[in-house]
Amino acid sequence: MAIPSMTYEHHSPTYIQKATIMKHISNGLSALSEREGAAVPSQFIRTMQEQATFAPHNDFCEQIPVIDLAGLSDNQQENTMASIASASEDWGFFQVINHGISLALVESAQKLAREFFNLPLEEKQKYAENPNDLIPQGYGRGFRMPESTILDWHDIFLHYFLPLSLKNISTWPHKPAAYRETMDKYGKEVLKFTDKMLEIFSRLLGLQPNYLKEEFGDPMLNIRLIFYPPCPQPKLVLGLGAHSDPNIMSVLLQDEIGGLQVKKGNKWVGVAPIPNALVINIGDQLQVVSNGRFQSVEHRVVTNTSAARLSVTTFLHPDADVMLGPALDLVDASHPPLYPTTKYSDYRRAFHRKGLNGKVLLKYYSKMQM
Ligand SMILES: O=C(O)CCC(=O)C(=O)O
Ligand SMILES: [Fe+2]
Repeated sequence: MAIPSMTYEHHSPTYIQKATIMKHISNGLSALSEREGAAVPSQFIRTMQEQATFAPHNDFCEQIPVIDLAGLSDNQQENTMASIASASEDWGFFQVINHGISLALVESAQKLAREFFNLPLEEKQKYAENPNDLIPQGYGRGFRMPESTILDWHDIFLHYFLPLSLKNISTWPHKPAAYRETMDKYGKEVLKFTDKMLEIFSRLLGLQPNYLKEEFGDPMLNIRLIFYPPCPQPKLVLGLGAHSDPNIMSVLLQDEIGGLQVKKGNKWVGVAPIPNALVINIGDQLQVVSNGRFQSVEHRVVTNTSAARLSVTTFLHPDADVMLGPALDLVDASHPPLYPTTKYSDYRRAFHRKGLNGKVLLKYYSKMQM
């Protein structure tokens, strides 16, 4: 497959032209990654400053908590709750095992997602996203980025489970054949799981068990499959730029390759792959409602030369119209509100306008008047 020439660099592409260029590049990624010694197009190359922070994809940090949720239903309940609290406060990222979602279902969701990306390009393009959408659905680059953004080394498929008005199964892959039914089932199981987690988070914050679920309103739930082809120059490129997730919480499946890294203090540390574990990521809205007690942390993905990586992430968002701020019970004279009350759709729009560019939350709120 031909890689498009890079002469457009000297023009100033509009959003739409840029999106088209990005798509061309994206389409060529796999071919490019297979060419021995191929150079990465300049649009993907990170600053030297950022490159200096890169760590290999298979360097993992053993301290990132792994929590056995079986403890919630036996005599380990108190310890398990305490582990979830400290993981959410100190890390914002943790893995859970014995999470209650059938391992066969978790495995088939990942297998079918991978099979989709292995289809011929012509097949995948039947689902091409509309690059003019702020949050494009379907196959493509997944984010509409500001013009100056350095490109990420990935392909994306995004679709919605909830609200039902956004769930359009006819736009989901119909190949592989079991994709729609299996993913639908998986989405429903993740929703049950996040309900359980919201109750746990409410209790840990000393709130009524149903507080967070009610506060966040009717859930919006979507899924993003990200395929990272091997990259000829992993020391120059990121698979996914650093960001924190704008939503309530994300539930991530990663394969055995490695590459997901989390910022802990000033260091980037790798999340070790554990087969069929769920990686839980606290989003910005849990940080806001918990008035800063739970942390939404920056994360990114590094690439490697030899193996394609796949992640399947389900995002639990609040109702778009809901107004969110620190829970009143968590605010007093010695704990003033750290964030103003904001409509979720406004916040999410700001996130997508900004692109994957560090921790939007702090930058966004620091510009607002309390
Ligand atoms: O691919 C990964 O492991 C990370 C995905 C992620 O952070 C996201 O989709 O927001
Ligand atoms: Fe993320």
